[in-house]
Amino acid sequence: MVILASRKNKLDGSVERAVFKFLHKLQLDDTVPGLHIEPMVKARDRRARTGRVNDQWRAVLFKLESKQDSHYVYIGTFPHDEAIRIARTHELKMNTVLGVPEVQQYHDRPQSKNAPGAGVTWQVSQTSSPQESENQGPDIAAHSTLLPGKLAELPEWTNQLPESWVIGDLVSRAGLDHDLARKALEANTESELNSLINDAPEAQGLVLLELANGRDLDEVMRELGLAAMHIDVNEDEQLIRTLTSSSTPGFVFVGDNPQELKDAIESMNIDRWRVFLHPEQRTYVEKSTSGPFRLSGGAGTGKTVVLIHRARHLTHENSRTRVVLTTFTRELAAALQQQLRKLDKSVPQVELGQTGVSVLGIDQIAAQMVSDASPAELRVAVTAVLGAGENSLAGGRISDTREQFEGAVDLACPDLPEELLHPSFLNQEYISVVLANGVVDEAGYSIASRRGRGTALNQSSRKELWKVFAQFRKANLLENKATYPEVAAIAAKILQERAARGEKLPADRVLVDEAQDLHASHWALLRALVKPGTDDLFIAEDSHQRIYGEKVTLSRFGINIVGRSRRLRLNYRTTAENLAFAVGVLSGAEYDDMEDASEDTSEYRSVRSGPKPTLVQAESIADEVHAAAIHIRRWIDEENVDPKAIGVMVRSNKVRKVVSRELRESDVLNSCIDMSSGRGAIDVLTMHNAKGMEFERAIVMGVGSEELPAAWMLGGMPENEQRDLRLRERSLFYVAATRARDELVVTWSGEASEYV
Ligand SMILES: Nc1ncnc2c1ncn2[C@@H]1O[C@H](COP(=O)(O)OP(=O)(O)OP(=O)(O)O)[C@@H](O)[C@H]1O
Repeated sequence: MVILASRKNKLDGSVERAVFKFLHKLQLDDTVPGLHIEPMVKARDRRARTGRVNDQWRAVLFKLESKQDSHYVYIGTFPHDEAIRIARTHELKMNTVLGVPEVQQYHDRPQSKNAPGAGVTWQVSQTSSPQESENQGPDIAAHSTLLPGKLAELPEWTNQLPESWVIGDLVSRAGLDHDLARKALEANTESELNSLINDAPEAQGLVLLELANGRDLDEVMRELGLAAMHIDVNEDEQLIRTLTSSSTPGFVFVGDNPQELKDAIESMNIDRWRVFLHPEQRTYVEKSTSGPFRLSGGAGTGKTVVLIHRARHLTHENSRTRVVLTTFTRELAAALQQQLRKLDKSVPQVELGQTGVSVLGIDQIAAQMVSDASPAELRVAVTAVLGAGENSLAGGRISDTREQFEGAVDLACPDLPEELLHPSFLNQEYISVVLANGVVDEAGYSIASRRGRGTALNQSSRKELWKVFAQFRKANLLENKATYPEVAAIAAKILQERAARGEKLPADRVLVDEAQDLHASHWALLRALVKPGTDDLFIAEDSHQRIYGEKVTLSRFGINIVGRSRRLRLNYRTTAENLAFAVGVLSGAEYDDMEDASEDTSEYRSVRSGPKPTLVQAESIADEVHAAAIHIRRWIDEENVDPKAIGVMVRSNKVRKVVSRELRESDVLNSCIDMSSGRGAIDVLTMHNAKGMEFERAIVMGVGSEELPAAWMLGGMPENEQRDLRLRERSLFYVAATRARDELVVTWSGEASEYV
């Protein structure tokens, strides 16, 4: 039986393949002579072994014996001499304070280098970086006209350990090694601390991270599922028991299963999320809930990872379960399908209503319900939602309602101020009030709940507005067209009618990603998709990332969370420096979650460190593109970054086209990558389309005061709607800034956006 310990050193492909062959043979029979499982003389741990992977490489293992079997804990593969040294100097032991096994090293290690501290690098011109000026050739001098600007204020990190801890306590109560405890107390910057956490055994690192951020030890231990443990008479048996349970931080039990072994080896290098879940993530993967459950968490905290694992877990738990995994768009759904396949190819990905997991965009679900409905069902539902059953929906969907509402206003001639006739206001009112309340006539609209809508309306305004909505519906009926929210509301109605007749619903468990962006009709559909009860709805959301529509309150749709709501705080994507910047973008604004409680970011943290975000103030978009090109060139030439791992984000499609073209034509880039094809080798996309994605290096461009918030959208809107739009625009910048894994560059021309 084989157990793999988490390791960070990367091996090249051929060595990885040899490691797999070696460990697979070991899984089958540890007595095969070719394995050369050798005990160590003068080893710190009598159980240490090395094994022959090939001529140059040796695996380091610990052999644990139980009455029935031998177990091997594999800790890595190293060149021959280094492997011997590691095997002699390491020990596998139980950390009795935390109740987890650990691999410990017993000799002086070179201290890891600390990455730079949190903050922002202020770049006043491209020539300010010596690396850049050496590498860019003559073109740079012609563009050295960028202007200086203000430095963004970032929240200061303070190490909260020294306030309430001394070394002895950290060792005896928090389970830290003496040396780690000492260094942690001395850490002055977040990146110093992160570097210690990265080198520490997994559980110690997780505890240290929380304590240094001021959390309570008992609470942390509870959350991480850690508890003190006494050493049994037979320590090997005890280690085997713990290591073969699924949830030991830093270890993965692959037993004698070759596929699990292969997956685990692969995921050590990339996609560690496939095997190494944070204990809290694992809790939410496996947790059974008595009703709808809401998992919130900042960008990059692994909400999607939890959903993917949970989908698999639910099908393993009961192979006859019909799981629906859904999200805001079909593109995001396609990414979820891919991730689920990557996690486990054996999980059946199926059509809606079948046993297995159906991964679909929420509007795809709506479309399918409508197209599968009988003509009679459809007519009843259309009548209930639109007030008349004649609309066959065969004329297609209206994705942008702007023109339709403008046309309806022209024909209805309502006696209302301009701002109440703004297409965005009308669209939101139609979705959140008319459709959400099933309004089909003026009388219904006059008494419909407008809870959550900012702008107040008196009765006469409602009367006038209804004229517009009635005209809107009439015009759509002529063409047999419907909007996506209308179709979702119709789909919900079809399912509600089926449930009332006692018919089977298409799902047993529903998992929802990017839930903050769903609108009222989506929620009605989700509620109707599954019978209320155990594990019915599992909702992942981040209110700070709401970039579409209006905030909804779930209880309005019969989705009562009450006490079933938790938050992930540890960011796996973004470095501490980028996270500090992104969280700074949100500061000064108030956000509410889906239960109307206020959202905050104070507990978000990251264990990764990297360079400070670079802010570039330019004179024109051409200068911004030039600055971007210089960074891209440096990443590709000096840091070997794959162009596909670089993302450039802008606010509007218009600017996207300009930036794409200028990057394609950039002298700085043309000799280092092929920018000639299509949109070019570097992905340039709108901030909206960047949702759910991530890039090793990201450049957010055009963050000027006119672009964010988008001045062209604010004009003529009622004040309350403007407030909400500003919040969404801020969130949009937050979404864009949190796409960067390692390095973030932000550029603008003229005056910076207030969010910078
Ligand atoms: N336990 C883990 N170990 C290693 N990496 C992880 C873990 N959990 C998540 N990640 C990585 O962190 C990144 C963010 O994860 P994920 O997309 O699930 O976060 P999210 O909360 O859904 O983010 P967003 O809200 O921005 O969409 C991904 O690269 C993912 O692989």
